[in-house]
Amino acid sequence: MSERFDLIVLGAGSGGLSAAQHAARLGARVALFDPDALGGTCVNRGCVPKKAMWFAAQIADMHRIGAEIGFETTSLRLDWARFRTLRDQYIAGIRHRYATRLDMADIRVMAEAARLASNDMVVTAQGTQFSAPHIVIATGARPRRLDMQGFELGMLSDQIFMLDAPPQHIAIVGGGYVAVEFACVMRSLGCQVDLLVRENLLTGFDLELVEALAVQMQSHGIRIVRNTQIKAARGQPGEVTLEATGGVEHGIYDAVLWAVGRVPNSDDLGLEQLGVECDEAGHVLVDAFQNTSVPGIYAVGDVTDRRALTPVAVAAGRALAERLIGGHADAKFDDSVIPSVVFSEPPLGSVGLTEQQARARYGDAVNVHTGRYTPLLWMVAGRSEQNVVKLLSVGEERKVVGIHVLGPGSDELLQGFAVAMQKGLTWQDLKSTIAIHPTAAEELLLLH
Ligand SMILES: Cc1cc2nc3c(=O)[nH]c(=O)nc-3n(C[C@H](O)[C@H](O)[C@H](O)COP(=O)(O)OP(=O)(O)OC[C@H]3O[C@@H](n4cnc5c(N)ncnc54)[C@H](O)[C@@H]3O)c2cc1C
Ligand SMILES: NC(=O)c1ccc[n+]([C@@H]2O[C@H](COP(=O)([O-])OP(=O)(O)OC[C@H]3O[C@@H](n4cnc5c(N)ncnc54)[C@H](O)[C@@H]3O)[C@@H](O)[C@H]2O)c1
Repeated sequence: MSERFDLIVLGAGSGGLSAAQHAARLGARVALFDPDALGGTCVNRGCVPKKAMWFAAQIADMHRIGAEIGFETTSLRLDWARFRTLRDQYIAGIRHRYATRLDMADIRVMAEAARLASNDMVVTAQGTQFSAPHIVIATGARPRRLDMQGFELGMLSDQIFMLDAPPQHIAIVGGGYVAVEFACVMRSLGCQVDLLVRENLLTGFDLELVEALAVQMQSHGIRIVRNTQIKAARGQPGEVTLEATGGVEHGIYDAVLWAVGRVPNSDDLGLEQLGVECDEAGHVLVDAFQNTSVPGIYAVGDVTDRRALTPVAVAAGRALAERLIGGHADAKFDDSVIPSVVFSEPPLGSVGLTEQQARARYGDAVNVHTGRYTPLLWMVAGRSEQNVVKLLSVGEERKVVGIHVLGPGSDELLQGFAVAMQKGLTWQDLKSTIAIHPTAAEELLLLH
């Protein structure tokens, strides 16, 4: 006999919590399984602890610029242990609030992993069965490991949050979001950083802005080595050398971070036996309504092949609950305008098409508006590094199809522009809006 629910959710991360909580709000009897901490990657080993570290890094950078503009400063040393305690207390508070809310919503939370036994039943490791007409896979992803000699001498992003002290000299292998964000944060916090990139930095972002960011990262002292394929790690913990193809060696490092992408948690769920289709990388394939190839089984978040961002997982979970429990048969989330920010130094924000994508899609109909600027504070300090803003519009009405911003404040200013783009923003709308001066945001309104 199995206990019966209206909806079963595997995974209590951003996507799973969203689906479970919204379904319960709509009156469903929900069971939520997760063997790990409530909140998943974002809360425990992703966005939240990373952003806390980014804020600490910003303070260190502001302290440096403070000295440049005339503040009398002494050296600013981060009490790493105290910072970590405060950060982790904050995260524990989030988990506690989730637990309270789930309890109040009468959601049955089970702190164990489950796998699918059929399209309406899951089973735990102890063999207990639970059934429901709808099962949502929201099991997320984990950092990729490489089958490489000495891989264990380095750490994954999950472990970087557990460091007892900042490294002196860290190698970061990879060129994506995680690699670039930690390279910048660690550098600002005083570490020597080598960023070892197999091919390109931040593939998928606008090339011009990525290059402008790379220039700034290098001028902050980050050593970026491109086109280097690491094939082995040698040495012992705290004293690691990396071997690249062509006989090149990097190091010695007291820490190595492997930031080489993520792997969906779709293995070990019993999907193959049920015929749930996955792509080669293991992402569960879903349609616009989060349906998998098997009726009654759905998937949301990083385990799917959609953008791996918390707000995307949340939107997918909510829309799915709205459809399955709320009775809105056409509920799905609009993924045409997805903004995102790389929390680098300075941050890089992007929404819509890059110049390269816009040209491929619209050819000569694309208008490219690019501006370079040096923030006022930097000018006062005598710095000359340049930031870039870029706007892409198409057709006679000049509908905006892409906005890209590099510079201080990009992380906060982009959201409002994303709302406008979602509502059909045109070039003329920007031209007829009064700017706020002096700000970074006005650079987008002053483009020619
Ligand atoms: C370092 C880092 C920084 C990031 N920063 C940002 C950021 O700034 N902004 C942003 O938007 N995104 C960021 N992301 C991405 C974001 O964290 C993810 O997109 C988001 O957490 C995905 O949510 P999810 O619910 O799909 O999966 P997860 O949050 O990973 O949750 C999946 C859950 O499923 C559980 N689970 C696994 N297997 C089972 C099973 N068999 N049964 C039951 N439960 C199971 C896991 O324990 C986990 O708790 C970051 C990611 C990383 C790694
Ligand atoms: N600020 C944010 O919103 C934020 C921050 C972190 C992560 N994320 C999300 O999480 C996802 C995962 O981030 P990520 O940085 O782990 O992955 P990613 O896919 O962004 O980057 C992976 C990098 O690893 C490299 N790589 C892959 N295999 C390699 C190998 N064998 N040797 C050397 N390099 C190799 C790739 O070329 C790429 O540069 C992102 O795509 C993003 O959606 C978002």
